[in-house]
Amino acid sequence: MKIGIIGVGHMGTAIIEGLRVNPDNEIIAENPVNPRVDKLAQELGFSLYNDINEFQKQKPEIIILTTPAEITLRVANQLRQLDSSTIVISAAAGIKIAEFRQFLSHLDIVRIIPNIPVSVNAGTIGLSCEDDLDEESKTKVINFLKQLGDVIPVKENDLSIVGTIGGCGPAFVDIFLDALGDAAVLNGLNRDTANQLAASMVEGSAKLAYRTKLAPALLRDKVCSPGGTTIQGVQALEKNGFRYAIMDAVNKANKN
Ligand SMILES: NC(=O)C1=CN([C@@H]2O[C@H](COP(=O)(O)OP(=O)(O)OC[C@H]3O[C@@H](n4cnc5c(N)ncnc54)[C@H](OP(=O)(O)O)[C@@H]3O)[C@@H](O)[C@H]2O)C=CC1
Ligand SMILES: O=C(O)[C@@H]1CCC=N1
Repeated sequence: MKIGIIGVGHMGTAIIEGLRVNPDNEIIAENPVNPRVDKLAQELGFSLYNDINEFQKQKPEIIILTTPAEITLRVANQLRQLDSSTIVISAAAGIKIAEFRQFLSHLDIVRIIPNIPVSVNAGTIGLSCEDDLDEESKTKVINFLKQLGDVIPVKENDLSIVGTIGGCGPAFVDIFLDALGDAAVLNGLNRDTANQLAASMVEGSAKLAYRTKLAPALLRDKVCSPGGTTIQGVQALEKNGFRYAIMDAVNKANKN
């Protein structure tokens, strides 16, 4: 399938990295002239266009918009050459499907909020589409995106909070990983081992929660031996407002 990515920044690159492992994907991309992106095109093996009209002429089946949110409508307004065989997927946070409809009345439009782990095909992708999107297009988009990770369809009103947890969440987890690594180094471990240890532990804990669907509080109870060491650490987290800090971070990010 021919896939077009508009905007090869952090998210565009992560999506290309995730898609390139499937040889059936032919990836083309568009970005203003930028030596960083020229180099990426060489390294990752995608065709790069610096002109939106030349890009459109290639008729990708699916286009993903990963341009800065504030200019995404302006970019979408330039996609008038496309016919209805192209499905447009926008990853721009906060831009509603109705806003795209002003320019792109003839195309199927889907909104997603992906996250950076799509680069290793372990993404979390919140997805919304219009109620009248036909089942064939919806199935096509969902099956396509499943290459990149978990796809979670939600109503557009819920996409903001889904995107805050799924899309912003990796940054919060990265801060947790960094702090765990620092704590391990403080206790004498070398940095590489510390980072591997933290990532492995978080991956395993998440896998267990995901697979068993057990409430995190029940999983935590399995770790806290009576009178043991973990509950002492839990008490320190409570004293320092760990859970409040996380809920506050999500709320702050979700207000924007
Ligand atoms: N980063 C993330 O984790 C997530 C991001 N998103 C969404 O993805 C989008 C991009 O975010 P992010 O990747 O972080 O941002 P970046 O700034 O890293 O990437 C934006 C890219 O768009 C390019 N660009 C700028 N203007 C144009 C234009 N007119 N036409 C084509 N490309 C253009 C930039 O090029 P240049 O550098 O040459 O200026 C850059 O490569 C945003 O809408 C954001 O809401 C959604 C979920 C998660
Ligand atoms: O920080 C942002 O605005 C984007 C949206 C979700 C993750 N990154």
